[in-house]
Amino acid sequence: MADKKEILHLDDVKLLVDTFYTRVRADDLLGPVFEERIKDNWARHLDIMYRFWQTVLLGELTYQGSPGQKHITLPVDEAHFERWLNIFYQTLDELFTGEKAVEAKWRAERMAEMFSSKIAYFKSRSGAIL
Ligand code: HEM
Repeated sequence: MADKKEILHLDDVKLLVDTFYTRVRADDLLGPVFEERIKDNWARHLDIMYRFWQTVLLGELTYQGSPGQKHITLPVDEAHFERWLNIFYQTLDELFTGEKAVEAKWRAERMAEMFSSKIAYFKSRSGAIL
């Protein structure tokens, strides 16, 4: 794409988040997991995600939360995280270029690792098949 841009403003973050979650919702593996948890609260979820990435990438501190807690009971494994990262990377590569796009990938990967190990620990402790 000729007109890739840098992630510099809230509108750029919104484009990233909107495009990413449109794809996630259409994905055979991830779509059902999100629909089950978010139900008809998508506007709220997207707003939270705008704030999260605005805070991380633009340094504008509009997000407060404990994302680890929200993921610990999700019925997901390595395959889900791999798919999530693939779609996220693809979206970034198609739309954006520059330092913040690289940082977004780095940050998502670190968080995926963290959630993944928390979930594995939670499963091993509870003995439950989630
Ligand atoms: C298997 C992959 C993933 C799935 C299925 C997933 C699913 C979800 C769902 C369903 C929610 C809404 C939770 C709720 O409101 O109860 C959520 C929130 C969130 N997710 Fe994920 N997620 C995944 C990976 C990631 C990754 C890699 C990141 C790192 C950027 C991330 C960041 C967040 C954040 C910041 C929230 C908002 C938490 C809050 O409400 O404060 N997620 N996710």
